Amino acid sequence: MKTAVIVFPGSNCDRDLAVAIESVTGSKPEMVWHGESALPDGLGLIALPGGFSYGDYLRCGAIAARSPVVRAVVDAANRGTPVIGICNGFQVLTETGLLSGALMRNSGLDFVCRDVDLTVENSQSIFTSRYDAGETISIPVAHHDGNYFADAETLDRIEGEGRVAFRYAGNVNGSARNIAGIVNAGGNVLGMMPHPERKIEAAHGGSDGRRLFEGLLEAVA
Ligand SMILES: NC(=O)CC[C@H](N)C(=O)O
Repeated sequence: MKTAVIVFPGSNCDRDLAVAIESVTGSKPEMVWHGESALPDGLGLIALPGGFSYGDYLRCGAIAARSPVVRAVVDAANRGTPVIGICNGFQVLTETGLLSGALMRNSGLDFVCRDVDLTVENSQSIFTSRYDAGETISIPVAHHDGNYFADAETLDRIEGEGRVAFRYAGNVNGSARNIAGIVNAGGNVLGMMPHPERKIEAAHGGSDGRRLFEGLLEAVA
């Protein structure tokens, strides 16, 4: 599967994400710089990594969402290409409008960096097919703006349509309804604050993140 990882000034999880994708797909992703106006042809997956794009100036992800390459990412997503945004990548996806809601400052005003338990809410998506619905998995978080917000009507719609992928098993950052990750209405775009690429082998202390990439590979292939 041909894949791409988008790299912004300030991204710091791009290499980890590339290693995770390569270890599952067997081929290296193309690393695509934010200034590019076009993406490589035939991508089976576009991945937006974590980090501090543009120094988190203005709002996390706000400037990255307006970079040339992200216009091409939005077009590809609207044509159905699978897109995953992790942490800062999730923030970018909400800033583009591809995903509903916003990521605000953590309710405790601190940077939260630790393993958290997540409940898999929906195992029907292309991103979660290797998990069981209701299963608890452990994945690290590392963010200061992970407090998911949307108005009640939007939250009801997302939940009603089964678009909550992962929920924190407890209050991590003040997120509405403990939402940790959501998919878009088309089912091809996932945003999540926890970092599955940091839990793909025993040396990481667990491999609960690996199944996300394995399921995605299977679904896309
Ligand atoms: N690990 C990350 O991607 C962090 C995202 C963002 N800079 C925040 O702290 O909220």
